[in-house]
Amino acid sequence: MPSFPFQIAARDGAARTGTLTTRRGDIRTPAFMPVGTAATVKAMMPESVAETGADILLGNTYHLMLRPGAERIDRLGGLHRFMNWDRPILTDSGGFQVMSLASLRKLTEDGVTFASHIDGSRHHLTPERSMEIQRLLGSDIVMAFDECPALPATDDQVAASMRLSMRWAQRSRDAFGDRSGHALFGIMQGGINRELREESAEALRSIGFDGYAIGGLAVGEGQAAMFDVLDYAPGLLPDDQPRYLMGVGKPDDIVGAVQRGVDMMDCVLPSRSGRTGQAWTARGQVNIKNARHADDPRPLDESCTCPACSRYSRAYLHHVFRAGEMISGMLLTWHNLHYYQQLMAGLRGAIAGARLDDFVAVFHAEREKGDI
Ligand SMILES: Nc1cc(CSc2ncc[nH]2)c2nc(N)[nH]c(=O)c2c1
Ligand SMILES: [Zn+2]
Repeated sequence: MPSFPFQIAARDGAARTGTLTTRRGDIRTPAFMPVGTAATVKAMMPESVAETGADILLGNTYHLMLRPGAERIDRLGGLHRFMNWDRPILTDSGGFQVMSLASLRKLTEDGVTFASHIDGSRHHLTPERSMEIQRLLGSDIVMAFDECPALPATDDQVAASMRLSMRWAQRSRDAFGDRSGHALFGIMQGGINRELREESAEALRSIGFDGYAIGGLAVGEGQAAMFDVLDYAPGLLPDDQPRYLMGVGKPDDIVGAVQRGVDMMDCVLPSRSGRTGQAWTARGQVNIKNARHADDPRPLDESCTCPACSRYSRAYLHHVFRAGEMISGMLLTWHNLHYYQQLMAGLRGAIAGARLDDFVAVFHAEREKGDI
């Protein structure tokens, strides 16, 4: 019995819809996972995140090991109690954030040493330490410790990096042990090289995981190159287990990834862009700070039922952003996360109803209408 039963209820082409059952609740797939980097989805109360329809959120090994510390969170009862979120949490394994945030980094076969971006303190992260930190946090879905090569990279560099990640995947599996009720996901690497992606998928399958992530994408390759990889990469992974595409993405990235067989995604975009005044709607993006909204009494999105759209005008949202009021980021983050979850619910329903192609056609047509 897998530690996390994944039941696929319906398929439409390569797309699937189903349920990933965890001891802290069910995850409806395809799923979008909001990012709660430092034990909070920024500008949101956890109850509000749940109200948007999120079944699971993400935490970050890198940030939490630096502040407040994994042992401290463990002493305080674990990450769920600490941040008042009792549904599933997936934590990233830390290597990706080290390479993108830390300084004075040194990468060896054993792991990575780095200086904290917060206070410059020195740290050493290995597959074994990453598994221990994610255990201390109480994460429901643990990510293997991997290395995501920065672009541009030659095929040789991508191959060497992927093979290191596969050795780290084995060490992650060995260190994770057999923790029932908790899942360990492997992470496929290999850049945009099909042979390397096939080698990585084969290595992960032979180690054996509870789910499989597609890493090494959404790192600047562009949507066309990402979709070219997604045209074959999900199919290299076990058909009956969850597929998680890391760090994706804009609404049209998500739709294209779901069409190609991805079950889970995460991205800081809806929350981060919400704090800067960027609203995502069915008609496309609205920058609420634009002067044209100053006297507009209409809601941001007439069809949206979120608090920002049902209780406030564009003029108000424009004002509080221009005035730098805290409520501005709260309202637009809430709207964006609500919109993302509505999109996921629409995709799940369309797949269940064997009408995904129609859903996607309407999705793109709406964005062409403009005048938002
Ligand atoms: N694009 C991208 C994004 C992330 C961060 S996903 C995330 N962590 C915390 C929030 N969200 C990745 N993480 C890992 N471990 N490996 C990757 O290849 C990778 C690629
Ligand atoms: Zn709204």
